[in-house]
Amino acid sequence: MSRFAANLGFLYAHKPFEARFAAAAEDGFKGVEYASPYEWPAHVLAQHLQEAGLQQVLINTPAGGADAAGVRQAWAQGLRGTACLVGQEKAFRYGVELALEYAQALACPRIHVMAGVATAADAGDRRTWLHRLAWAAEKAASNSQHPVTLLLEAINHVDMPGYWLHTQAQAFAALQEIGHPHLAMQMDFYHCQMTEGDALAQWQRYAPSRLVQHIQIAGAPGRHEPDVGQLPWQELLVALDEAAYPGWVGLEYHPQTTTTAGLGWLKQLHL
Ligand SMILES: O=C(O)[C@@H](O)C(=O)CO
Ligand SMILES: [Mg+2]
Repeated sequence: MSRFAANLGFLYAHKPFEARFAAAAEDGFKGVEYASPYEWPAHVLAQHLQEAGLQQVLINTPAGGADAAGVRQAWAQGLRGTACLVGQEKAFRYGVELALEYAQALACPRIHVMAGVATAADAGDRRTWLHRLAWAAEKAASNSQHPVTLLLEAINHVDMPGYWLHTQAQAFAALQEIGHPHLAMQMDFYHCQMTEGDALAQWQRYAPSRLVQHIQIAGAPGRHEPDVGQLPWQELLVALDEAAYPGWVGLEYHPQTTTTAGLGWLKQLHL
């Protein structure tokens, strides 16, 4: 299980959040990820990690909000990040600084910087997005205690209509243009399969760049276990080995029954 991380926002969803750490450890996971740590004080989460013997491998920037109350309400208000939204400068900077504080407290080396959903009032702007990512990468670079890499994830428009960043090509072009060592790509094979239709080909296209520094997986369509649906999950895992991918694979799916019962696809790998 050494390369697989349990996404505690998706897995063990029938348990209270605090109980999901121990549940993941019992199933053999060594790493966990979840998008939003901001509902809990960082030291409480650090304690859960330590007690369960787990590493935090990924968090997201807040969905929005320019203060603590705004951050807590943002997801329910339909916000999905601020990086490309011209009118959200203050929220973007607040969110990056807050995420970096949490990353330090949780010794978490990766932060997914959410781009945002275009609206009639704020359609999003590429130059703004690139400029802000460069600013955030400099902030991450100056955070010296635990090095942090900021990640760009393309998200499909069936699950998140209007999401600014929805193709691997968009993410890759931005990374090449900015060219900052603290910026990299998060490839979610589920979104990739839904948008581009061939996650394996996309992986093979971008793997040589070594810019893919986090992966997530779910079956497509449906977003259940990887072995439910058309995702070529076995070929993908072999391809990760062939490319000597050194990072984590986050299990970001809705189990069909219980999380533990749905881990058969992973157990059959003898990991
Ligand atoms: O794929 C997803 O939905 C997540 O990885 C995410 O960060 C946005 O919620
Ligand atoms: Mg994802």
